[in-house]
Amino acid sequence: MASKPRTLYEKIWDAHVVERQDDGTCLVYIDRHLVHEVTSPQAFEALRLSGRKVRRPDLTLAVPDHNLPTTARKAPDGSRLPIEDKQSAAQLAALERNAPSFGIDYIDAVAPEQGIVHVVGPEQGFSLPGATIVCGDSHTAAHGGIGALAFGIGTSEVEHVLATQTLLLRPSRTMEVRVEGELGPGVTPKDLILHIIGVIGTAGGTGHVIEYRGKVFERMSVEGRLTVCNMSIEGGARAGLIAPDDTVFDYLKGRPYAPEGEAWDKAVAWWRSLATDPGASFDKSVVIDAADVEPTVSWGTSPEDVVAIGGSVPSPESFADPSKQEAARKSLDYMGLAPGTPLEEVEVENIFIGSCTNSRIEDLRAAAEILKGRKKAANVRWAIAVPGSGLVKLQAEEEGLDRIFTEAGFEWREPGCSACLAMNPDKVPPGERCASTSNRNFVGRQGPGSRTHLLSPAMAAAAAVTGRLTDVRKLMSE
Ligand SMILES: CC(C)[C@H](C(=O)O)[C@@H](O)C(=O)O
Ligand code: SF4
Repeated sequence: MASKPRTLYEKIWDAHVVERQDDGTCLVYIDRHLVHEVTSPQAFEALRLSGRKVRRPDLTLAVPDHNLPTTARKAPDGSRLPIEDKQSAAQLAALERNAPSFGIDYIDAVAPEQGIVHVVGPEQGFSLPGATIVCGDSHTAAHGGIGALAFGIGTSEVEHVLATQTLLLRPSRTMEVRVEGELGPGVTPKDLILHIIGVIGTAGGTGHVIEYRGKVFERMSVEGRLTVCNMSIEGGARAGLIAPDDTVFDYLKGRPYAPEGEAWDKAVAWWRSLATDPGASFDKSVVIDAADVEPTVSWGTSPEDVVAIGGSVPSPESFADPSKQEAARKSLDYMGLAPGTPLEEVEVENIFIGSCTNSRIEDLRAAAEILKGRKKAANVRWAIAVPGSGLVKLQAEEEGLDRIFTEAGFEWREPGCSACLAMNPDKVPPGERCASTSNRNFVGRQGPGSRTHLLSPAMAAAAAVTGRLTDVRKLMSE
């Protein structure tokens, strides 16, 4: 008898259920566990107190990212520079101590492989298609870009995974976001995911795992897929994923943690079988026309507050829902924006190109393409480019991108979360705006009183050049 057609998510889920309980809760096997300094100290401490070991240190990888300053980490004599913030220093020291004492691979703050955990996982071939991947971090969804079921967990779950390599979970509902047609010139994966969140809202994916489907994703690079899946959490979803294909296999082959030889061939055969079966059904389906997607920017304090760059700041009254009207009023007040202002008239003083959403080599290339031979505008006070990992940084330097950034007036930094969130010295001052390639525009996200406009790397570069939010297509060469 033919088995019931299943979705990509259902196939990965079924392959990892160890035990199903009567109430529907499942004990699920976890293939890969990424660990960073912010959400792991208490988990390791709890293991220590209960005298437990890490069940599978070989499936666990630790890397510092959130609290590290992105300025030089070594003095000219080669010695390590101290971390000034006490709490950051304590968390970083704890990870540096915990990883080796529990037998876990640790990428040191000054290693060339160091970077943002969600950039490092795929780059090292640690994150694999068809795998269940967790990290004490909400943007773990990013790894769905290579066809993994990846999601963020809390610190008590980090402890549970460290101790048992499993998690107790309830299955999610399935949601398809199907994009039809092709993206226009100057329209990037970041614009697409901002547009999608604008359509579905920040609660649109609640309780669901999203599968992104359509030719646009089949043609998209791994970097672009990671960007899209990264922001699934901002659409409320538990995770987001894209069927793994040759683009992904070519990207992963030969990476340090990827399987080799026969194990690789076996893995690829299984990965190929994971694509959603014809006739499989989703609990929810959203169809997007790629032709409707323009370079997109956020105007408010929620990732669903987005508009095409040619548009204007909306008026609160334009929303049907009274609670949304109230939220928009508060957002506009915080953002210092008046309804009806064309987005292209909004001046920005800060530019941040980085974060786990947009700090990979393609992102830096896209920004450099616009910056080449140009300089940042006089009103742009601070512009930083922060590669997602040391390897991305090296690659960019080999391509001469660092020079393009610095000649345009950008600072070229060491890898880390940086100005994505105010947990390290990179902060946007109160009342100032930042054109930012990160994923969250929450109140105070980039520093107390900071005002964030989310956009793509090319759009951030365009804003740097003109000093205001700008349609990048006006700066693109033929
Ligand atoms: C610090 C960490 C727990 C947090 C997250 O869970 O996502 C951070 O990475 C973020 O982006 O807000
Ligand atoms: S870059 Fe930003 S979103 Fe990504 S893990 Fe770091 S703080 Fe979170």
